[in-house]
Amino acid sequence: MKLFGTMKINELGHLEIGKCDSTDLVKKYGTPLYVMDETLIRDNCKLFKTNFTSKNIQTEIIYASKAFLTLAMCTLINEEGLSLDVVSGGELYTAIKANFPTHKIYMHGNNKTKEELTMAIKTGIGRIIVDNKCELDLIENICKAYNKKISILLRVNPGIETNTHEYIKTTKNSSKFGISIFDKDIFNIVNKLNSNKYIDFKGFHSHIGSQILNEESFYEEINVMMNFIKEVSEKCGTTIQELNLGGGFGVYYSKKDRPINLKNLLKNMLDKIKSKADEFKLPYPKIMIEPGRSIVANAGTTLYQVGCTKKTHSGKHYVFVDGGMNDNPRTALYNAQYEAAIANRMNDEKEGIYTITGRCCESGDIIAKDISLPHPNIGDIIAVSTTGAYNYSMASNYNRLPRPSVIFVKNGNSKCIVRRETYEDIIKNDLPL
Ligand SMILES: Cc1ncc(COP(=O)(O)O)c(C=O)c1O
Ligand SMILES: N[C@@H](CCCC[NH3+])C(=O)O
Repeated sequence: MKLFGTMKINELGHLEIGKCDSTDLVKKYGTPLYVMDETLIRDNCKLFKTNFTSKNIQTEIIYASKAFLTLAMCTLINEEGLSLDVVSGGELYTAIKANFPTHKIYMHGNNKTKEELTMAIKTGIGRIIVDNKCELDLIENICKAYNKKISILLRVNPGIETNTHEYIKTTKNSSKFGISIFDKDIFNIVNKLNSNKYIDFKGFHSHIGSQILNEESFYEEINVMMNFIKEVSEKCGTTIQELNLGGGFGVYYSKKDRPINLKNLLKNMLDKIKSKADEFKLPYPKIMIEPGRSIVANAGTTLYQVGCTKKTHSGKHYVFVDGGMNDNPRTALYNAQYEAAIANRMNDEKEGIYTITGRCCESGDIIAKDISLPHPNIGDIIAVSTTGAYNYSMASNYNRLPRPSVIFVKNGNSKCIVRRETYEDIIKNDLPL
C-alpha cells in the first residue's frame, strides 16, 4: 500500500498517520473509522494556492465540497484561504453554519430547487453557477421578490470527452450538465443576461469530468473555452470577466493510476490562458478551478476490523470487515481499485491474495479486490488508503448500518469531527404506524 502525507510504519510495525498509531486510534474510536491526515489536506490546499498564480491573471481556488464536507472541513478550507463550491441546500447550510464567508461560496446544481435558490440569494453567496435557461427564470423571479441582485456564471458544455469512468464524464454531448457551446441559442442567452437588472453575468463555467489523469484534456478544455469566449465577445460585444474551469484532477488509488504533476499542470494551464488571450487580444479573465478529490482523497484512510475470513469452494479468499459499500460505495459504483494493508502488521510477509468485502447483503459489496496481504486474523486492522474523497460524502445507512466516525489526525493528536452514528440515529426519523 502506497503511503501518503504523514503516513509511516512505526517501530512496532504499525501504520501511523499524523504521528498517531492506528491501533491506538482504533482503541479510542472503534471501527470502521475514517482517518483524515489534516497536514496533508492543508498541504494540498497550499499546493493549489501557491502554484495556481500568475502576475497577469487573477485566480481563485474553490474547493469542491461534495468530495468531503463537514463543519470542521469548512473551517479548514477557510483557514487555508480557499473558496467553497456547494451543490445543494445541505452543503450550503453546512457552510453557513460553519460561518464560511458567504461571498466565497459558489453554488452548483443542475436542478436547484426554488428553496435552495432562495436560500442562496437571501444569503448573498458569491456566485450561482446556472445550469439551464429554466433556472435563469427562477433566479430572476426570486431576485425580484427579494429585491436582490446575484452574480452568476453560466455552465456550458464544451463537448470534450475525457478518458475516465463513464459515470463521471460530464461533457459528452449527451451530458445532463450545462448548455452546449454549440447550442445556437447560447448567444441570445448571453445577450439577455447582459441586459438583466437582477443578474450580474460574470462569465462561464465548465467541468469536464472527474479523476482525469491526462493533462491534454485540461489543455483542450482551455483551448475550446477560450475560442468560445472570443466568439461570444465578438457576437455579443461583451467582456467575459471570469472563467471557471472546474475540477477533475485525478489521484493515485492503485498502481494503474499515474497522476499528473499538479505543479506543472497548474502553471501550464495559466500559461495557455495567457497565450490564447494574447492571441485573441482579449483581456485576461479571472480563472477559477474547483478541485475536490485532489485535496482530500489521499489524505483519507479507512480503518476496519477483520471479522471472519473465508475460502470459497472455488478457491477465492475473502476477508470480511466491519464496514462495506455503505462507507465506501466507489468499488461497487465505478469498479474503483483500492490498496490496503494490515495496519497492525505492516512489516509481515504477504502470504496470499485476498478480496476485502463488507457486511452488506450484496455480492457487489467489495472494498478492495485481489490484494496481497499477510494472512489476516480476526481482530486485525485493515487500512484502506485514498478514501478521503467521495467516501464519507457518499456513505449510506444501507442495511441500517450506522455511518462511521470521522477523525482528523495531526502531530500526534486526534480529533473527532463527526461522531459515529448510533442505532438511535438510525431510527430517529421513523414514525410509528
Ligand atoms: C462542477 C464540479 N466542480 C468540481 C468537481 C470536483 O471534481 P473533482 O473532485 O474530480 O476535483 C465536480 C465533480 O466532478 C463538479 O461536478
Ligand atoms: N462521486 C464520484 C465523482 C463525481 C464527482 C462529482 N461530479 C467519485 O466518487 O469518483
